[in-house]
Amino acid sequence: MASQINQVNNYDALLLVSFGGPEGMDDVIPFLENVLRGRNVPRERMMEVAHHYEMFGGVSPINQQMRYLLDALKPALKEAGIDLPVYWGNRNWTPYLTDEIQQMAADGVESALALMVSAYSSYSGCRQYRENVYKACDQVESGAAPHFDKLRVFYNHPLFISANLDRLQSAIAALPEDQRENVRIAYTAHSLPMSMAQSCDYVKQLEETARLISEQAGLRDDQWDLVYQSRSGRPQDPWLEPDILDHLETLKKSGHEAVVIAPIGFLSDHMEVVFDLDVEARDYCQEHNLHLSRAKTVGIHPDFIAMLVELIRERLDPSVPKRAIGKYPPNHDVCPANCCPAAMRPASAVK
Ligand SMILES: CC1=C(CCC(=O)O)c2cc3nc(cc4[nH]c(cc5[nH]c(cc1n2)c(C)c5CCC(=O)O)c(CCC(=O)O)c4C)C(CCC(=O)O)=C3C
Ligand SMILES: [Fe+2]
Repeated sequence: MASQINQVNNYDALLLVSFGGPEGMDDVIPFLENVLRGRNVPRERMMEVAHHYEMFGGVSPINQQMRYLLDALKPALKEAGIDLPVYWGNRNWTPYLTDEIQQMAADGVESALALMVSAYSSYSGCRQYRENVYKACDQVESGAAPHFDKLRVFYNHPLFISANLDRLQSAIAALPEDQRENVRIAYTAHSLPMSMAQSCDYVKQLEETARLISEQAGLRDDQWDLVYQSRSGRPQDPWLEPDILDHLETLKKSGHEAVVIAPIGFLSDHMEVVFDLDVEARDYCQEHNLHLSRAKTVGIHPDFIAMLVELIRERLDPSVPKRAIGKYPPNHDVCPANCCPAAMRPASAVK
């Protein structure tokens, strides 16, 4: 029996908004061209990343991860008595947002919740997705696009922390027993250009997530670090540091023997996780005799699915408490005008 829920605000559907990834060799270059259109990223970097995808037959894990997420979320919503059809659209690859929102309009959806599949506030994870949705709405043929309300970012939701904590504890348990006590934890997230990082709460939120997980895991303060991975852009532009590979070198040089890499900046396995961590970082650790255990991404951890249901429920029924733990309150439901701006560059930046 599904429990009854008090649906005060009326929504007709839920849309999951994701990045998209190639699913075969022929997809790789057109996908990368979609990602990089209008961006300041050299062609050499693009070809290097194309090679990462080619090492995996041109298949990114991300679309399959989204299918698993849909398969887990739909029955969980049903179980919670929430009767919303779920749609899924991507920024950069099929199923494209434009097609999915067209379909929603054709199905008569008037008002929908949108889950941008990202835990943190950044241009890539927040504003750019909102722009993608608005552009797709402008292209709806009938002109009758649905209205969308974005779900809040959830970096400090207790169930996001507990899902990550569980992943971390499993990774620590996978180390040889004598390596667990003094293991160092390297939490990783996608790097950003400094100009972008400075105008949003990305770093502050990541630090808080890492702190909360560490606190619940009973780690000492000197046992964990937040570091970055997957730097893109032009070599001369400053990006968030340190990079995970430099950090591993620092750990090695200071005599550490074991490290857990916990990619808390990624909600599921992406190419950045399977290449930059499971190939590059793993190679480094093997060559330098460092024990490495890579924590799983949250993926479809039951606490994560329960959190998503809760985030939806709190928007349907304003009497449901909006949960958050730690130093900061639950994040805003409605993004203010200055939320997560694109990187600002001087008009004459031709250097
Ligand atoms: C913060 C952030 C997130 C996390 C957001 C969040 O979830 O909170 C994210 C997610 C993702 N990024 C992805 C892929 C790529 N990102 C690129 C390039 C870039 N990412 C950036 C930032 C981010 N990206 C930036 C500032 C650039 C430079 C160009 C630009 O300013 O936009 C490039 C170009 C090649 C290169 O890496 O240079 C690719 C291929 C995939 C799919 C992976 C797969 O296929 O599995 C996913 C989920
Ligand atoms: Fe935002």
